[in-house]
Amino acid sequence: MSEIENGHGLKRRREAITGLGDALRLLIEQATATEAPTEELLRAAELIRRAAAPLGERVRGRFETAAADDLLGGVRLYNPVTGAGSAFAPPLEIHRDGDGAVGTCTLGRAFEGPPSFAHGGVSAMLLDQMLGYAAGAAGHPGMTVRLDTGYRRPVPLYTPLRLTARVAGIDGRRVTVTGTITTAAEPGDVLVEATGVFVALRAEQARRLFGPVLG
Ligand SMILES: CCCCC/C=C\C/C=C\C/C=C\C/C=C\CCCC(=O)SCCNC(=O)CCNC(=O)[C@H](O)C(C)(C)COP(=O)(O)OP(=O)(O)OC[C@H]1O[C@@H](n2cnc3c(N)ncnc32)[C@H](O)[C@@H]1OP(=O)(O)O
Repeated sequence: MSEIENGHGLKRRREAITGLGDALRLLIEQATATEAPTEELLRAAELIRRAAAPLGERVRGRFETAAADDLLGGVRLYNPVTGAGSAFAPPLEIHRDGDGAVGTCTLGRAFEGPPSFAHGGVSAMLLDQMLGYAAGAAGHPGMTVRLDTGYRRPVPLYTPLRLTARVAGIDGRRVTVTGTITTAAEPGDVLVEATGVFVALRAEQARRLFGPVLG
């Protein structure tokens, strides 16, 4: 895409993608929490359809990476967990922390399962991302082949959360990673814990699965 060939264009596009993501997340939060009059819902649906139309005029195919992404550099703006451009992502922010990783996010209404608490599948999604990141950061990137989650306490909405992950063991191509979700305010009180197994791909597997994307 010619408009982002120089570094300035790329920076501007990433900022624009983040701005659109922020707007979409606001929309999802308001649309999920709203008790506005029915007429307002009908009007909003029409407006949103109109806003979406020009975005659909130029789209990428299934095996095409977003122009603003850097797949091998780890920039995935539309990742459904961490992507600043994803309407669906909280987004979860992850950083390295010693030999592990720490993440932060706050979940809004759209992630509700039991009333006022997060859906269990959302907790598993956050932890999968955390554990996968920690495996990669430790130099052992792989795909999840197993994820066990233990739900000790419900995860509250609208509450800053703290997530952790750390490699627990390496056995050939298999890496075992453990992680937790707590609130930021009470990091000693584990709400959800997880153990995941990640498998490093053999070259032939990577080619088979990602060949069409990597070209
Ligand atoms: C360019 C992209 C490259 C992709 C690399 C990935 C990560 C990128 C790096 C950094 C990441 C940074 C952040 C990542 C954040 C989040 C990560 C989210 C990850 C996901 O969200 S990813 C989606 C869900 N994930 C899948 O979609 C996997 C589906 N799966 C398969 O595609 C196959 O499963 C495959 C090809 C993985 C393995 O192929 P296969 O199954 O034929 O296994 P294979 O023969 O290769 O053996 C391997 C050894 O793993 C053992 N093993 C197998 N299954 C097991 C299980 N369930 N439990 C315990 N051990 C198991 C075997 O027993 C054997 O162990 P052993 O060698 O000791 O016998």
